[in-house]
Amino acid sequence: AQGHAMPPYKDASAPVEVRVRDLLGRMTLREKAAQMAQIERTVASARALTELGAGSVLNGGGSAPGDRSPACWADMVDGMQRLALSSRLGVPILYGTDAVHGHNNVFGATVFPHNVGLGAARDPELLRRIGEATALEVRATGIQWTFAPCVAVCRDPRWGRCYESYSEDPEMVRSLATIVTGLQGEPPADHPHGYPFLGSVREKVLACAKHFVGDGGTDRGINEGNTICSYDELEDIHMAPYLDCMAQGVATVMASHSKWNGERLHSCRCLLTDVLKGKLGFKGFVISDWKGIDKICEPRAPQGSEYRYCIAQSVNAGMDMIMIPYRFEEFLEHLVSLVETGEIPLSRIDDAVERILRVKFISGVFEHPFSDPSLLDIIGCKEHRLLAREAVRKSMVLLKNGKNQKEPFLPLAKNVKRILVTGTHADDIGFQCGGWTVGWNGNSGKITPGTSILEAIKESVGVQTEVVYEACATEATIESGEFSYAVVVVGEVPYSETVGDRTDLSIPFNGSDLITRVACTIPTLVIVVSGRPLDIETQVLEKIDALVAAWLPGTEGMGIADCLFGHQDFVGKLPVTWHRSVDQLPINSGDANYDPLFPVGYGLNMFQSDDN
Ligand SMILES: O=[N+]([O-])c1ccc(O[C@@H]2O[C@@H](CO)[C@H](O)[C@H](S[C@@H]3O[C@H](CO)[C@@H](O)[C@H](O)[C@H]3O)[C@@H]2O)cc1
Repeated sequence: AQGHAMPPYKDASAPVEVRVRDLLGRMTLREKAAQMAQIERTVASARALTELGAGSVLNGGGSAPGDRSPACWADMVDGMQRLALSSRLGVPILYGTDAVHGHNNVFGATVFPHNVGLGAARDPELLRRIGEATALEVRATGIQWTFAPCVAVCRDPRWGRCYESYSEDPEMVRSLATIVTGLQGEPPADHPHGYPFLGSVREKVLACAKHFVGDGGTDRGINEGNTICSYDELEDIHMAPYLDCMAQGVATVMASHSKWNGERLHSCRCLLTDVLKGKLGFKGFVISDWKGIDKICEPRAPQGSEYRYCIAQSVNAGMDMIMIPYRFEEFLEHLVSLVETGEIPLSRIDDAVERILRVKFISGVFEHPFSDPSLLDIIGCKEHRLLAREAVRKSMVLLKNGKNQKEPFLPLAKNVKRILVTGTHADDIGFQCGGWTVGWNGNSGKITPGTSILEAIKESVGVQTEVVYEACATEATIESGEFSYAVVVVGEVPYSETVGDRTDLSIPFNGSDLITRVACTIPTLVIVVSGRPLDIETQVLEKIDALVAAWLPGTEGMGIADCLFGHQDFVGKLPVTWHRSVDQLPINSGDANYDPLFPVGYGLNMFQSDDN
């Protein structure tokens, strides 16, 4: 009987650290090195998962199986897990995905407002509930891990990832780290600081605080650029939110592509090891960003060259898992060789694999490696859509309400004869979801089930009210008269990352011209759908009757109508400075001579026409 005793690492009743040490002791160097590899789903083969034992699989933004249905996702992840469990030691994979505003890669999932809108809502409890709902929808597809929350503190709206940041104010970002508890569950009061936590293998997922550190502070907002500041500024502005994520037991941290005073985070031993693991005491694991180590040799050598050097620099700096995602076997050969030659100490490999195994054991994936089909119906369910609608409503910021103090323009009248709705963003689910939705860069049109702003307005007005809609109102329509008011919905087309870096923040598609043409004739509310503040010229602001910042609200457009028609009041406040001109950028609250169009914290309610 002794000969068949269960090995401690397979004994769910054994302490996690006992299971970690036992399994680590059984692994070959090659198996250890493979555990440190995360590969993209399109190359997750039997050879990679069973023969070589890659530790993790991800889908890049927009990379999806079959018809992107929930069942298709669950089948894919379960299939990969079966391959991993057939490896020599049967170590299950962790599958990671960017569920950054709901399970946004999955068709039919609830798509919540992007982080900038949640920053406007300023509601930590709401964030926790969004985390809970997101965790359930991610789990329903068999996935155990999301690369969220992004806790970037965006200091310049020219950054293409501005909308992934809750706020320019680190204290606001810190307060919204409660999403970690929603995603992972609430750790007990005596949970050891810095140690990873997962509350329920059925309903919770591992979180990933990203991108460590200073991703939102780069010079001129250039994505993956250089954050130039003192260590104290780095700590006070950009590192602070990681303390709150760690206090909630965040299981993983993703390194930033960016540099700090010229040093790449992906090979910065000081910040990855001495600070994050040493001073802050992080006990989960650090994962690189996508091909992040391939950039370590730049600008001296082209991205992707000197791969062996890049691996050595990053792993020795403290990187535990590498989001490769395609060069797995090359990575494996180099890493094994680097240890055999002593360029990477075996102790560093053991530390990385110990951290990875620790997260796997606390995640419950050894005991529950497969999806739970009973959860599938929870994806896009009514309860989650109502939660998203609440989030949309709370994220709306009312910036102008009436041309004078005595006559608020909102709430809009419901039972009027005729209204005009126009603008590129009035009837486009894809536009209102923004980037990281179905596609990596997002798309336009009916990309997933949801309610457009136009549909929400039609749903809200009286049956007698005629709603005239034109994406770009013609002069003939505008002059046709008898409109009680117009709603002009303009904004940005979806984008992500560097694709979204802009130095020109004017309203696209000549949005200002459309606004002016309509507002000259008809009392006009303007709604801006964007990932960041856009230029609102003084003469345009003077011409219009009301202005609402809707950010990137996601699928539940009814949340906007809830405010417009007075069902609930506006509560949103600006999480980022609304500049007068791009010439002012960067401009942040606390700057000397701070003179924005609207300051951080600005936001009217329905019964105010000025913020005094
Ligand atoms: O065609 N091009 O020019 C192009 C350029 C860059 C690309 O780069 C890649 O595109 C995306 C889609 O494949 C990938 O998801 C990542 S994004 C990255 O990776 C993580 C996992 O998704 C996220 O959690 C991080 O937050 C994020 O920074 C990468 O940037 C792809 C294509």
